[in-house]
Amino acid sequence: MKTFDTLFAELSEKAVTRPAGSGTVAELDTGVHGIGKKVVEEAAEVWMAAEHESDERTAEEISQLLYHLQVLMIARGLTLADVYTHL
Ligand SMILES: N=c1c2ncn([C@@H]3O[C@H](COP(=O)(O)OP(=O)(O)OP(=O)(O)O)[C@@H](O)[C@H]3O)c2ncn1[C@@H]1O[C@H](COP(=O)(O)O)[C@@H](O)[C@H]1O
Repeated sequence: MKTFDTLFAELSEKAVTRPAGSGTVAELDTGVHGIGKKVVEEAAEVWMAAEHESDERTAEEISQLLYHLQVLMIARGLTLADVYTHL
């Protein structure tokens, strides 16, 4: 099963190799402004799912929020350690 750390490694690699068809590369190209909007959108979807939808739908929305947060981290050049130091 993919974890937060293994996904981050995968996305970091894609940011460097920029494979064709990668949604991550396309999102990175929208910049911090575009990625930030996705983060806010996904956060709202997490909230709505948690209030009104199933556990499975809520978990799915949370996974998407985590994904977009990772893309934002990569766009800003932040590492996992940069974030973990604040946990
Ligand atoms: N975990 C994710 C992931 N979570 C969310 N998303 C993208 O984020 C979008 C979800 O946001 P939205 O809520 O806007 O999507 P939606 O509600 O379905 O509606 P749309 O906006 O897409 O129409 C989708 O378009 C997905 O492509 C993800 N895209 C990729 N990954 C993983 O990232 C890795 C690299 O992916 P690529 O860069 O595409 O190869 C792979 O392991 C993927 O599984």
